[in-house]
Amino acid sequence: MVRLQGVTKRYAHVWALRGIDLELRRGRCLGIFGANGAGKTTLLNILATLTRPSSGQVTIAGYDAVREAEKIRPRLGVLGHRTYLYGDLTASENLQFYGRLFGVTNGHRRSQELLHSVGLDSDSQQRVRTFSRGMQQRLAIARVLLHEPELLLLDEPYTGLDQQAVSRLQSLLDDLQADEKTIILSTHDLPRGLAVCDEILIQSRGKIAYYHETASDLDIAGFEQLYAAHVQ
Ligand SMILES: Nc1ncnc2c1ncn2[C@@H]1O[C@H](COP(=O)(O)OP(=O)(O)OP(=O)(O)O)[C@@H](O)[C@H]1O
Repeated sequence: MVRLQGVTKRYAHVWALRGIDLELRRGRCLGIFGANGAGKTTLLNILATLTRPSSGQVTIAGYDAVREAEKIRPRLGVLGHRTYLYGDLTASENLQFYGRLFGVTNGHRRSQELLHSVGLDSDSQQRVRTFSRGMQQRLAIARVLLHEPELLLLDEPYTGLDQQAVSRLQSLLDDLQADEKTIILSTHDLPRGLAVCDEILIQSRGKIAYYHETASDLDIAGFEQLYAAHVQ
């Protein structure tokens, strides 16, 4: 589903990515871990076709991420640091608006389902500007799932979520995997990331410092040791 070969990214004098090679099969969930500035967001932005690599090749669902970005974009669900929600619209109106934008048929029903999945049923008619950060994050998660994307790119999805919302996200991610969706998420939360991901990658200074294909082999203590050993 995703293949990166020799991917670099340079911002002026900063090398954010310094030669990333990676393959991820359809239906797998990859967790990207690493210190602040390791290049996680840059990598996710390149996969989201929002940033061009300086060199190397990125292929998603068989399409080149630079030359064929328009073929890739409808297949992606991208959760970034910003929520891209409209404060003057209600939660339900936000989802219906994005549903129309993404060409979702049955946008109303789909919005209701997702509001339920993220636990916002009773807040669906409230304007988003009255929402807490965690409620906005729940709604942003619902927004990226509206059009049933094949590849989910989630940058720090646990931001602001309370324990109940984390459990809901966990079960949404399980359902998506059962449905053969591919997921790549970055997080600083080692236990939550390890619990949900099939594969893990520790990024350090723009490189892959450690990669493990079967996260289920690891317990949290072992993973924390590996993380400490590979993060600079
Ligand atoms: N638009 C930009 N212009 C210049 N430098 C940038 C830009 N975006 C990122 N960088 C630099 O690239 C490097 C990687 O940043 P990136 O945001 O990808 O890291 P990250 O691992 O996501 O960090 P965090 O955990 O803090 O979110 C950092 O040194 C950062 O300063």
